[in-house]
Amino acid sequence: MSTLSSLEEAKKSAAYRAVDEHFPKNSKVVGIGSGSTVIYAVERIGQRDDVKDVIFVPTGFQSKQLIIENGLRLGCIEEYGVGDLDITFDGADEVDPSLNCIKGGGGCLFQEKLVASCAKKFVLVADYTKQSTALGFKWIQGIPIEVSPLAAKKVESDLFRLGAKSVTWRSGGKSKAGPAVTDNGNFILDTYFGPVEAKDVDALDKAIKLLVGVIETGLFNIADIAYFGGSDGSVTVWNRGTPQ
Ligand SMILES: O=C(CO)[C@H](O)[C@H](O)COP(=O)(O)O
Repeated sequence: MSTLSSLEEAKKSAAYRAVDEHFPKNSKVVGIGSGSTVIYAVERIGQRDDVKDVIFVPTGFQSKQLIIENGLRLGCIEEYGVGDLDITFDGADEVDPSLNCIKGGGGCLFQEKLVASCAKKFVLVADYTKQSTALGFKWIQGIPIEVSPLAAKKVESDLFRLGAKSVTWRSGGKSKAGPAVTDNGNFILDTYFGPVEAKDVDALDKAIKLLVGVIETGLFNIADIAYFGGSDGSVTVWNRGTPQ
């Protein structure tokens, strides 16, 4: 009998199915995202017999460890440009029916967007709690925005001017006094604008990116397909361009 909770089973079924349906034959370079759902994607990839020569590019410390622990070949994003990765698998914090999503709950948004941007295909894996009608409807802790520590105060005031309802400096929690520090040495401002309609996601992303001091936002509109595991073991698939 499985000892996984129904939420973990949901993550696992989504990740396994996404890998089974999309891991490219004869792939050379594959991007690996971050978070708890991607763990199952890497587990499934590690079970394949055609990955010995494939290079896996991580999106931060956690995914680097995942790649190594699963006996896969580790690469680095510095070697690759747009279109050089065959595919990237990654998780998401909230996904709307147009396949816009919020990422960065685990603080890896910059490298996640970088690696996804270099891939020919970007596949999301998530549990059913991430399916949403509009970004910010369920993920109310705010869009993660990675900022240079030097500019955090300045960007915070910019974000309020852009219409943010709240800006929270992500904390290091009990294990680190002061702000959380990303794998790139930056801070994260979790910024809540209220629900964002799909048609407004791009404009908001661009407006935030223009602020001096912003490294990257957790708004992504580059996914090709999303797999959501259900609590009953079912998997729902959302495709780009197909009404959900
Ligand atoms: O963006 C991320 C990390 O920066 C993760 O992919 C996102 O938070 C989803 O994580 P999980 O699979 O644990 O729900």
